Amino acid sequence: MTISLPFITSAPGKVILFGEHSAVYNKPAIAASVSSLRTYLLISELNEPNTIELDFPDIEFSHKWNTNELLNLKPLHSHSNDEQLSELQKDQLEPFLSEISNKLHGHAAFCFLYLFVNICQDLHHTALKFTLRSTLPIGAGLGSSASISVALAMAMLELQDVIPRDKDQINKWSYIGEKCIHGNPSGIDNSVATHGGAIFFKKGEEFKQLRSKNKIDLILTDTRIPRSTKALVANVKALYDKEPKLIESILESMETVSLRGADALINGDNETLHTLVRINHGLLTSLGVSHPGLEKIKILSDELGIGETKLTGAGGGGCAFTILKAGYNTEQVRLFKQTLEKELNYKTFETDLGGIGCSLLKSNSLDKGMLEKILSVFQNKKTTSQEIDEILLPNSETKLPWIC
Ligand SMILES: Nc1ncnc2c1ncn2[C@@H]1O[C@H](COP(=O)(O)OP(=O)(O)OP(=O)(O)O)[C@@H](O)[C@H]1O
Ligand SMILES: C[C@@](O)(CCO)CC(=O)[O-]
Ligand SMILES: [Mg+2]
Repeated sequence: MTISLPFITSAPGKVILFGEHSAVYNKPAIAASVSSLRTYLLISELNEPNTIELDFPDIEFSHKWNTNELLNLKPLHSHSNDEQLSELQKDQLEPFLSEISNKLHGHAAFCFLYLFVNICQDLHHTALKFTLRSTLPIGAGLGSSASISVALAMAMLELQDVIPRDKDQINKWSYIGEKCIHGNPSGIDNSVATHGGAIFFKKGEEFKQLRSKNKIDLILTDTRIPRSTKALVANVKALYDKEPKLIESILESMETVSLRGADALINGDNETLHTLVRINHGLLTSLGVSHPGLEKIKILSDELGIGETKLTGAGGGGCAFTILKAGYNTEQVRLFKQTLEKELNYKTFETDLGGIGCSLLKSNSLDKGMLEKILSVFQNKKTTSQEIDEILLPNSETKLPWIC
């Protein structure tokens, strides 16, 4: 039975604990979802026949396409060749993207169109609006691209009546969406955004869920320095091509870090965890993916002696996390956050790791008043992250019936 409109999908961001960049080279890596920072996607009926509208206010982007023109395109993506996007498909989509000159907009629209043309071939609704709001910082290393890919893939599979709901399918398609945004992703971000929890990931293999013995106390800091994952991944590739032997040995060290990291998490070996965070950051710095703005966080945490800091995600700006050592001094931690926020204009987050992955909210499971409240979150472009959280965050007081 076709899902009734409107409905909402959601997917979390993530923190990579160990192994960003090396993950692209088939080395193992560890990531955990940050389920309190999420993307929410509303799919609603549009009052304009034969039109598909994208409304992405977080990046100030909206666009409309003619549904028939899109549905007339052939789905050309072949999963048997899933290492590559289809060049023919890209060519077909080119005219639909030609008016969009902003890169941020272009990547998001390409991801949307590529998934739409390949997933939504038998649409019951031909006038649809996709409104997206995220509480994640965009392009900051916390997997904003993967969370939008997962939310889009989940929504499109619902529109197609793919029953039973299958997370592996969502993951597979969101990986394609990530390729549209990143160029050459490992697949770690979409896997953890789809499945949630913490995962031990190796490209080309089944990932494993990982259970940490202890709760990890960490502070996430966003430098607000913009960067693009696609560009950073390409820089590392250029370095690899220039110095393959040297870079391979760094990647092998990163492999050892991730393997030791998995053991340390499972066994609750905090001391080793701290050492590995320091080593992994140093290795990433040697690949050229740190930034003076990230080093400032590391220097401050070292000076205050509160724990170890490592960039997370693609680096080059964006976020770092600091894992706090046992018995840390709360006054020093307060000073750490205050200095970062007041003197450097960074944003700090205290967040739990793990928690649910992608999820679905059906309108027929909501009363009228609640549905109206939710719709107003999407309609009002000025809604703050806090207001979004108050209503939509799974486990918030509204206790919405999210289906995982
Ligand atoms: N809320 C959003 N609305 C629209 N597009 C978004 C949103 N969040 C992310 N995007 C898309 O994802 C791109 C950013 O992805 P990118 O991979 O560079 O950063 P990230 O995923 O946040 O970090 P990392 O990949 O290191 O975890 C943006 O250029 C935009 O196209
Ligand atoms: C830099 C990278 O390793 C992590 C980005 O979050 C890229 C990827 O694995 O897709
Ligand atoms: Mg990304």
